[in-house]
Amino acid sequence: MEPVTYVLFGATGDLAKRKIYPALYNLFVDGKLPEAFSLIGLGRREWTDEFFQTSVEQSLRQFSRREIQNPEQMQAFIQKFRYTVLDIGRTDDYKKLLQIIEERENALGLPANRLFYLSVGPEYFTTIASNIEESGLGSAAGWKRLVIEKPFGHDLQSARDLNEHLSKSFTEDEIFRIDHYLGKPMVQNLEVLERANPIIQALWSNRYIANVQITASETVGVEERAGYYDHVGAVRDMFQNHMLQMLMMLAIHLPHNSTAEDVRKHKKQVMEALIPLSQSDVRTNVIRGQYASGSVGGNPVKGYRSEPGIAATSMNDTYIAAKLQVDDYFWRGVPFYIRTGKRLHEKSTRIVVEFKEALNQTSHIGGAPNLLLIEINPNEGIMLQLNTKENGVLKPVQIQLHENSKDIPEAYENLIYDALVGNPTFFAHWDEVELAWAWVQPILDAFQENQVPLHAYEAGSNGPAEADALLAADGFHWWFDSKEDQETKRKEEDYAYQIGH
Ligand SMILES: NC(=O)C1=CN([C@@H]2O[C@H](COP(=O)(O)OP(=O)(O)OC[C@H]3O[C@@H](n4cnc5c(N)ncnc54)[C@H](OP(=O)(O)O)[C@@H]3O)[C@@H](O)[C@H]2O)C=CC1
Ligand SMILES: O=C1O[C@H](COP(=O)(O)O)[C@@H](O)[C@H](O)[C@H]1O
Repeated sequence: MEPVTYVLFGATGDLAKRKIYPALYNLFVDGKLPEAFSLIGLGRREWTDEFFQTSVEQSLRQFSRREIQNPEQMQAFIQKFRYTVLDIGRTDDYKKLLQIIEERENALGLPANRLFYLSVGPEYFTTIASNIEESGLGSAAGWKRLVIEKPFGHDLQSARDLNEHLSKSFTEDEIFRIDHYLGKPMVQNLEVLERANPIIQALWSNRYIANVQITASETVGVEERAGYYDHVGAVRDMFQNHMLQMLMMLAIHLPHNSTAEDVRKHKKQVMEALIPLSQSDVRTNVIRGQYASGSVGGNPVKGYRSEPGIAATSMNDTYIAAKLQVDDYFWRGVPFYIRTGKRLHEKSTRIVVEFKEALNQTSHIGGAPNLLLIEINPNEGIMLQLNTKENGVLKPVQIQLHENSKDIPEAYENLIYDALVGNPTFFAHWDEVELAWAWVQPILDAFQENQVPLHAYEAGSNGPAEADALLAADGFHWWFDSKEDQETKRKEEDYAYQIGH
């Protein structure tokens, strides 16, 4: 791997501490950092190198998936870290930074390969990019890359403006837009699942699939992020990016030996095939919710409007469910139901593919539908539901096909590694981001104009009942809403589907 200087804006912040340092440490332990590696941390706080290194060490002890057992290894790692004060708006600070980077590059014999990682609020993205360009930080003999955190814009227009601005300093090939769901191993597995398994490949179309359900439910509420979350809601925080990325990853059909280019091209095609929603479609196909008080994991919790920093009149969405249609050769007529929300019954990110009943049946044989369940987070696994016969009765059995071990790289490890080696496959290309904003824009407008009812749902529930009605209108229901439901469903199916019934 090529030597690199990792220039981290926001080195004193929460994301750096919880995700970036642990990811870098695990890459180091796994031998996946370049031998010649230097990190320059930036922030306004007046920290010394030693204080910075100690704070990095503390964050590893608190957040690394691996226990820190080898003090020498830890020392070797944090010796690569340096800190310098930089105020994002002060151009002089970038000149000072350039000098520090060049000194480090010379001292370590590093070529001028620089990765600029923006772990700061989105309001700073354009200023940083321009200052990198103007200070000469980006015009070195080596390569430069810009890794940028979400959110990428607030709506279609602001995302376009942001992209246009960034494009003045970085080419598309140099911009790595992080969507951490694309770093999750099971999301990375989605296209392989179809491409590497002829059985699934043969069934992966509207001929055999009745519907697809994508869920990302969370038990946490707004936490300490009122200032951010109350302006974005579930639609911008999760739906426009993570949920649509999972849809793309599931729906792409890739050629053999596909490249990063192919993945992005085919994801873009999925987005282009998404049927746009008119304002009246939004009213019928989108459910907006906000959590009321309730209980999560046996503990009473406040409603959203009583959370610190949230106005008692807030109309912000903490839940969204939608029905989408991909109008292409493979998926025409297959509804995709997508939902995400906070303060729900359980933490679970999963995809359920529900298969149709056998074709050419003259009579209904019964049995539960075949299901493929892909669990993404926090459990990782693949399960197939089939029917078998027990005592003359059809009974659904659930076969666990795959369960990942717990010692797997986290999303940020995968993504940071890919950024270091320059592999863009699991980063969001501008075309996808723009198409995703374009698709959600009518929803943003309808929410803004209050054209869609805001349904209160009890904290700890599965969301508003109207989201169940969205599927019921098509003759479906959400699968695996809770362990109890799953058990109940199984029992009901045992009784209901007698052979010849
Ligand atoms: N935290 C998380 O779990 C996640 C965060 N993100 C995104 O990552 C980014 C960072 O989030 P997070 O770490 O939580 O934010 P924090 O508020 O914890 O940290 C912000 C960082 O920005 C620096 N900063 C702020 N203003 C300036 C300035 N004028 N000049 C120089 N540095 C400045 C701060 O340094 P100092 O105070 O020293 O000036 C600090 O290091 C955001 O875009 C967020 O949306 C995305 C996914 C998850
Ligand atoms: O990006 C975000 O993701 C988290 C959920 O991520 P996960 O990996 O725990 O599923 C969400 O809580 C947060 O609001 C959002 O900004």
